[in-house]
Amino acid sequence: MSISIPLNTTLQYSSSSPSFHVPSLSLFSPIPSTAAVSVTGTRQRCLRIVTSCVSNAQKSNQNGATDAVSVVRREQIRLGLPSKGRMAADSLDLLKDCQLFVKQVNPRQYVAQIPQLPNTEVWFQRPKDIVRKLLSGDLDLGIVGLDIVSEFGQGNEDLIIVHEALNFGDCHLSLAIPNYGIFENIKSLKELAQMPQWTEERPLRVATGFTYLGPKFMKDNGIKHVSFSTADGALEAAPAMGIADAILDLVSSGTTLKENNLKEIEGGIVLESQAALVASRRALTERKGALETVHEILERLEAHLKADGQFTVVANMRGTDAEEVAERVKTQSSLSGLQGPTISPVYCKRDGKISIEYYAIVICVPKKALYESVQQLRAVGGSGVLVSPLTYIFDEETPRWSQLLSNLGL
Ligand SMILES: Nc1ncnc2c1ncn2[C@@H]1O[C@H](COP(=O)(O)OP(=O)(O)OP(=O)(O)O)[C@@H](O)[C@H]1O
Ligand SMILES: O=P(O)(O)OC[C@H]1O[C@H](OP(=O)(O)OP(=O)(O)O)[C@H](O)[C@@H]1O
Ligand SMILES: [Mg+2]
Repeated sequence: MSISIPLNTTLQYSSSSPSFHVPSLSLFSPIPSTAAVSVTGTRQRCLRIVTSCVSNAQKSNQNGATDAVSVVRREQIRLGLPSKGRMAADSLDLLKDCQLFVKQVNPRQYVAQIPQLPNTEVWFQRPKDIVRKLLSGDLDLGIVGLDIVSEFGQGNEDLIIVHEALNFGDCHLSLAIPNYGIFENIKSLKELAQMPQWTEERPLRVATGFTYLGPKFMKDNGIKHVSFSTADGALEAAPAMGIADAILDLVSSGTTLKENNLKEIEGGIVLESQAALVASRRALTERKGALETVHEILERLEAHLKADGQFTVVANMRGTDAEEVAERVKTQSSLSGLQGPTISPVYCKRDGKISIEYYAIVICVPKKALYESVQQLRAVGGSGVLVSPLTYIFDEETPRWSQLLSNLGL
């Protein structure tokens, strides 16, 4: 690895912990170096530091990910966010909805801060590089699609899915074949596998960008005579170009398949994907502050995502007492709320005296069930129904937090 830093920069090198520190430059601080470090001299206005960054302890795997053995010492927790593409804006929007505001000075600057999390810095990276850097220890947390975690994480146990459903980037990885010619009547993976055409000399040719998951899926499904080719994009063209018989690619709306006369088949889905919060197990167990940070991010995410699908509904109901109103409300299946309805007296002033004739009922209802709930409220005498969006639901305990702790053996 080679980096350039301004002259007169104070460097601290710790030989006990394999790290270089540039205190004045948070951008480069610290520089991971697990092997030899040499300062090769001055050139123009820069010092050039060369480190051979892959030591024996860090072996590259096929995808360039490295298996680091210990965490590099640094002060900040690092969160990787997609630098561009489909997931970039949605990741920032989600954090914003959780009151975590990423301050990026300009879109070409790849480091940013979140004032609400002062011990955390954001690094913008391509999704596949986020996974690679989680594995190499250069990032601690990241937001990426589950497809990328599976493809580039390759089942590495250091990767932990902290939240598997961030509610954006939905798609699935699927095998697709032409809907014409010899494939016209093929509807399932089983039928495809049983076609007499595929032999050792003439295997089923699959074009895919998923060079780890593709072969694994075929092997797991016992499909023997298969070969793979890869391309960076527009894979749907491969069958019509005569390059492949099938493709294995991401599908969301299905439009690209349809427009290229391709179809999905039963049993052909490799995985379902959406954006996820991913962490390095090593970072969570060994890096000071990482667990606390992930707890706070998780709490905010869960509170927001849980509330996102719900409305608060308030209505007035005539009744003799709160229990009687509760009995009536409980007869309706959509009106139970989170724990049960909150019912409180409405104090009216009548002829100079305070009286209670109405009770206010407050419930949370799933957005999908709103109209049904309003109808049920009316059926039991509800009136003046007010509906407002819910922003956060903080539970007593974040369910995924206890899962994470047990996953970490804590
Ligand atoms: N229709 C879709 N096609 C592809 N990816 C999708 C789709 N819908 C959601 N996604 C998600 O978005 C991610 C792709 O994002 P992006 O567009 O930035 O990647 P890319 O441009 O293919 O990446 P790169 O250029 O680094 O190869 C996928 O990994 C997946 O998780
Ligand atoms: O089901 P759909 O909504 O049509 O989306 C699926 C398509 O989108 C992605 O391609 P992308 O737009 O990233 O272009 P690329 O293949 O050239 O990278 C993916 O590789 C599919 O081709
Ligand atoms: Mg495509």
